[in-house]
Amino acid sequence: MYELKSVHKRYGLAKVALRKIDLTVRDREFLVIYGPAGAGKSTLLNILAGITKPTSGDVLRNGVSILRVPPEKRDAAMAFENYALYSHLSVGENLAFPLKARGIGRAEVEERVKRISGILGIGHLLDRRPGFLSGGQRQRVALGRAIIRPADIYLLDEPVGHLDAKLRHKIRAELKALAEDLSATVVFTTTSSREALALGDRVAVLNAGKLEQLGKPADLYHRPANAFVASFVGDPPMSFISVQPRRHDGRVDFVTADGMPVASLAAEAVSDLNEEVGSKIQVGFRSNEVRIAQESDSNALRGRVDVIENLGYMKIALVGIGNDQVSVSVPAGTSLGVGETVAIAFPRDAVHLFQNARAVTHATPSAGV
Ligand SMILES: Nc1ncnc2c1ncn2[C@@H]1O[C@H](COP(=O)(O)OP(=O)(O)OP(=O)(O)O)[C@@H](O)[C@H]1O
Repeated sequence: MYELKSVHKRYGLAKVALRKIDLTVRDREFLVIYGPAGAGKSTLLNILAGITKPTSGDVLRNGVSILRVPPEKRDAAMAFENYALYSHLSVGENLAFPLKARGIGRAEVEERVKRISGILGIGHLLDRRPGFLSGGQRQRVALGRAIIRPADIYLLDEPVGHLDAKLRHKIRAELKALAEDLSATVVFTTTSSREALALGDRVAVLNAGKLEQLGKPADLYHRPANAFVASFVGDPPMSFISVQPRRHDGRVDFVTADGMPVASLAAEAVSDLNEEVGSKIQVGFRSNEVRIAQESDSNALRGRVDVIENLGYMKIALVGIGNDQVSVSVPAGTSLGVGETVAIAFPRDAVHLFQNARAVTHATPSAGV
């Protein structure tokens, strides 16, 4: 088990890359660090590897500080997005290098090179030098070189970032299966929501050096702690409509600035909502929690189709409602045109509610509704 305790990292005087991060990497888990470019993902990985020293805070392995342990004495295998391979060695020799360096016998080296190169689809390239490979092929060799040897922890920094979508999908699945097979502890960084949700036993969402939320993929998706996580995890992102609360008879109704009702929740479900003047209250929806309704539906909100994204198996319509925009998943065969007026409906008591970007509740529908 690895623990980051209040790890803070500043580059120079002004640039804060990590802000007091507390994070545990459990044994044998696949932990994904997910965040936008510049969030601090590589810095966090480099601190676990010992390549970068935190400005303050501690890094523990099984309860003991490893801050003073140099990288070569930490049993961490690393793969970077732009990893330098040995240009004078063939792909096969590059893959075998970490094994030979550890005195592993020839038969086992051959066996492992065969297995890993097969998984990564580079078996036919074993005799080539890195200079004769494409960027995606080089990246697979670098990933192979990291995962080919047994290690206490595998630190993989956007290791499939250069690959095309099909290959990325394939290698993602293989990597997850391999990690499970080897009972490996993996920390994997990505900027892809889909990758984070597909791979992570747990996902840590990092934004501007801050740990926004750490949890299982389903928790992040269904119970985001704040509006950043809600709009960053899941594709399409959660949509928001700005509302004002109206209390009556033990319930709170949420209406738009034009007075259109959006949601209605029991007062006890929103006990954390305070009546702070000037606070921003938003109702959030996933695209599959909303549907196109009949114009005659008195409960529906009226909006205008701004954009239609055709995903082949379905479409995502972006519907403008007042100053907000809501994503709605619709079947592929639905004929909808940009500029068309539509009505949208959703379960009024199954919404995500945020106040000043922090989640107040993720209400589930009451029985019978
Ligand atoms: N050596 C450095 N000196 C100064 N600033 C740095 C240094 N390394 C990183 N930074 C800054 O620290 C922040 C975090 O960088 P980091 O590379 O950890 O982010 P990241 O999430 O891995 O980004 P990416 O996905 O683009 O690789 C960024 O603003 C980056 O510009």
